[in-house]
Order: sequence, then structure tokens, then C-alpha cells
Amino acid sequence: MTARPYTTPSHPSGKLLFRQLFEKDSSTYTYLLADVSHSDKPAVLIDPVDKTMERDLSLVKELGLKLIYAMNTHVHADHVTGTGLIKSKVPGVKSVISEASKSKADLLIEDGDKLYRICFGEKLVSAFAVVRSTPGHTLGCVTYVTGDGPNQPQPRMAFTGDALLIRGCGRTDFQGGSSNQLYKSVHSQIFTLPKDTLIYPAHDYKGFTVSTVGEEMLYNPRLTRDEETFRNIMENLNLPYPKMIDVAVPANMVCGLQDLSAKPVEAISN
Ligand SMILES: N[C@@H](CCC(=O)N[C@@H](CSS)C(=O)NCC(=O)O)C(=O)O
Ligand SMILES: [Fe+2]
Repeated sequence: MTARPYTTPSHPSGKLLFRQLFEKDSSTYTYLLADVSHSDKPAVLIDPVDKTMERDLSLVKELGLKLIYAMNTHVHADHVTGTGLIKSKVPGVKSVISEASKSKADLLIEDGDKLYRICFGEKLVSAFAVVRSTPGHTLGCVTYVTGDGPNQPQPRMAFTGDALLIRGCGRTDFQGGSSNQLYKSVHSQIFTLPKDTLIYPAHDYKGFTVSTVGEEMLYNPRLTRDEETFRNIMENLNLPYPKMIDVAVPANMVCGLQDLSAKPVEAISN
């Protein structure tokens, strides 16, 4: 599977490489970010999917990047995360998820944490992303924000997982979901970001690729409403449960499949 050609521009800053990748069965977006201003080219994957792990790792290899983190925005219910398989293929990669998710991972992050790019041995140079806690779709949902602070690669991007979708939002009817909490999270943690912050969600079911905070504050049909109307909307979505929920949630509580007998990434053919 290849990336959608129209969704994979390089980042305009020239220093932060950016790719938006798509997994069609679950309509999931995976994001590849890399700091290409340094020869190590440290990189992270946000919300990789097990099915597209080989595609993603091939891209990392082709671009000469050094993958350091395989990050999850939350415990996904509709697909198995690729973070476990990635760890088994690329030694040294750390899996990341929130402490509040009650999952297992190498790094358990919480609100305000910064994920660093690491160059020159162990020297911490600059933050890749700052964590904002955005529960409501699940208890442990987080949003990763890049470019939020001085000397950070611009523009500012918010990887919102399922908390905020383009012209929509994540459902709140399982995994500790709460419409009141989601409403509060989006308004206090996402809509307070500068209006030109780019919104990159974990899913899209309508053909959208990117939005902005300002655009969603004006046009999101759910989150622009008052809290009671929002609760009514969420209580009446009547969505069927995700087909893979019984497989995906237990697997994702340990950051996905961990096939330790897998071949190293160098052995993956294109
Ligand atoms: N049909 C899909 C699952 C679709 C779904 O429930 N999507 C979730 C995000 S994945 S947990 C959601 O929150 N959707 C919100 C919406 O308004 O659609 C499947 O069977 O996998
Ligand atoms: Fe989800």
C-alpha cells in the first residue's frame, strides 16, 4: 500500500519532514515526523497500524531516518496498533502511550510532558511534541502538539487522535468515554491553541486530510454547539461497535502485537 499522493507534502519549514499516511480498512491516519536538520534525522511515528507497518518502516528506511518513538494517541478500538511490531523490527524504538490509558509501553506520558529528539548521543536538543491530555473519547486520550514554543519547528500541528476529527469527533460510548469530558477537553486543550494550528486527526471517514483550530471552532457541527446539545448529539449517534474491538483493545493495552521472532527492518523488501 502506498501513501495517498495528495496528502504527503514535505513540511514547508524544510526542517521538519512530515508525511500523512493512510490505512484504508480502518480509515486511520499515521503520521511520520522527522527532524532533518540534523544528520541523525530522528523520527517518530504517530498512530501506526499493524497492517501498514512494513510500508511505514520502508519509508523510514528510504528517507534515511532514525526512528526513535512509535507513539499512540490512545488505545484504539478499531485496529491493532503497529507499535509492538515496530519495536520488534527496529531495536531501540520506544513505544509511547499515556499513563491514563493503563496500558503497557516503554514511555508512559502525561499532560505537559515533552517528547524530545535525541542527537549527539543522549543530549536532549529540542522537543518534538508536547502532550496535552484530551480524555473523553477514551480515558487516556492525548493530543500531541508540535511547534508549541520558542525554537520549535513551525507550523504548529496538533495530532488529536480521535478527540477531534475534522468536522466531527470521537464517539464516547465505550472505553471510559464521556461526552462531558470530551467537550471540556476539546474546548480547553485544543480550541485554546492558536487558530492557525493545523489539526491532524487519527481518522477520517469523509475524505478530509487536514483542518485548523479556527476552522473547527467555526464549522465543527458537534463542538460548536452548547454542551447539552453536544451531549444529545453524542447520545444519539447510534454507531455500531467497531468490528475489531474485541481483538484490538486487548492487543493495544500492550501496545500491539510483539512478535519478537520477526526479522529486523533491514530484511524487509520493498
Ligand atoms: N466502522 C468502524 C468504526 C467506526 C468508528 O466507530 N470510529 C470511531 C473511531 S475508531 S475508535 C469514532 O469515534 N467515530 C466517530 C464518528 O462520528 O464516526 C469499524 O467497524 O471499525
Ligand atoms: Fe478510537
